Amino acid sequence: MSDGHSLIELGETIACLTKRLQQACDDEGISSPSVNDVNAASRKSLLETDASAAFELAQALRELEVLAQSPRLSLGILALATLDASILGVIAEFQIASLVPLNGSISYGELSQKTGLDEGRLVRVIRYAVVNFIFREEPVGHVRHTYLSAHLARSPNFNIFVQTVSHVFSLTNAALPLAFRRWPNTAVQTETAHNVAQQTELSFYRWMDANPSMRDMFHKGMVGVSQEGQRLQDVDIRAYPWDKLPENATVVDIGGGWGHVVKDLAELFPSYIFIVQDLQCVVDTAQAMWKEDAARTDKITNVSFQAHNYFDRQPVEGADVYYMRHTVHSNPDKEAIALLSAIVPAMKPGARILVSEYLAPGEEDVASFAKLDFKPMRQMDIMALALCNSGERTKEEYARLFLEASPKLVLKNTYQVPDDPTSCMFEAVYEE
Ligand SMILES: C[S@@+](CC[C@H](N)C(=O)[O-])C[C@H]1O[C@@H](n2cnc3c(N)ncnc32)[C@H](O)[C@@H]1O
Repeated sequence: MSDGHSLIELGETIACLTKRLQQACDDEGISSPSVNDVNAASRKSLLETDASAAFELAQALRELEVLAQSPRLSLGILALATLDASILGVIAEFQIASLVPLNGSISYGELSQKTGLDEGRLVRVIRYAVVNFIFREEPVGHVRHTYLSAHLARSPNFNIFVQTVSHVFSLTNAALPLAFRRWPNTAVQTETAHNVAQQTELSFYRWMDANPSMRDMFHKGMVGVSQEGQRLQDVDIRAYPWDKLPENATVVDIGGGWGHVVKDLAELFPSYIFIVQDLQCVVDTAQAMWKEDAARTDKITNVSFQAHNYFDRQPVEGADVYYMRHTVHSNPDKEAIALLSAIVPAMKPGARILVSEYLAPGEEDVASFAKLDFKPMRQMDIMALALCNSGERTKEEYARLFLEASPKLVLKNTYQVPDDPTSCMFEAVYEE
């Protein structure tokens, strides 16, 4: 049993890690960041300079923050943390970050004119955000950027991700306690926090079918999160040895959304054939989006889209890879096994199912449970629970799912990159 760290131990750890990070910055000729340093947001971050020191430092600081505040204050702040998300949502909704000059300030009056939000409201929103180091007020009545707000200003995709969270997910996340009260023990996809929040009897994806504006926002958000958000598609591209596939390999991206991952892969591997499958309504929009991006997509000739419900038998026979990213985790075990089983009849011996998701640590890795770097994985796990009664899985749980879909489907490999230890590609091979 551990007693946790003492105040002094934490202080010393923090001092030591801070010096180590400063040294790493000095070695690379990067100047030390500060929260008001707008340009630091476009330089290499501490996380990119020395990931393990940066994570350990943030972890120790969090622990110290809990000790420095009383339980009443710490828990009180947590109980109202939905407001953090909601204020960030307002900032993204009204594109406030892009209206504040990167090297200067803007008055509340001008910002009010540009956003259409009344000045009183705006002042309160910004002053809330300032507590989280998003914007600063200097001089009084004038808004300037910080390290964090400058990132929002420079990253339109991140803004879209935040907007998606506030439009599609936040209500649902907040309804979790009520849903647990109503259905304390269920794996049914129509007995979720989403059903409580949206007052619907439709499962999440069926509800989106019926709400095109929510669906488009969701898919825009998938592109945003994959390109500049919490879990990057670049991780999948770097982690898996795509270049080892046969020269004319066929890769099917099942539940591939608007084809944003395949767009990158197709450019890297022009001799492969890529097929993006999704629900009809999603494929229709995806194709329209590809046309809008003609400057890039016109040069890509090895990608096609196909409407396909992944619970139906897989129509592409004999592909080399059946790839699914952020798709299996939206399904409780029964549905996950059904969707994997639907691929099996189309598979040739040696073909792979490649599942890309967060890797949930097993009980043998109890030390990781309180780690800050696992928080995005925990957030995604609880969001999948709130939306679909599903969640993230351990390696053993994926191995079992594959075997239940077919005894010939064996989890052979997992692929990861060192800078994102919570993301994983699970490769199951169809054996003869
Ligand atoms: C979380 S998104 C992931 C999109 C993309 N793979 C990515 O990583 O950004 C899940 C995808 O599964 C699709 N989907 C949901 N139910 C489906 C079904 N029954 N058949 C086919 N696709 C489905 C959704 O439309 C959505 O594009």
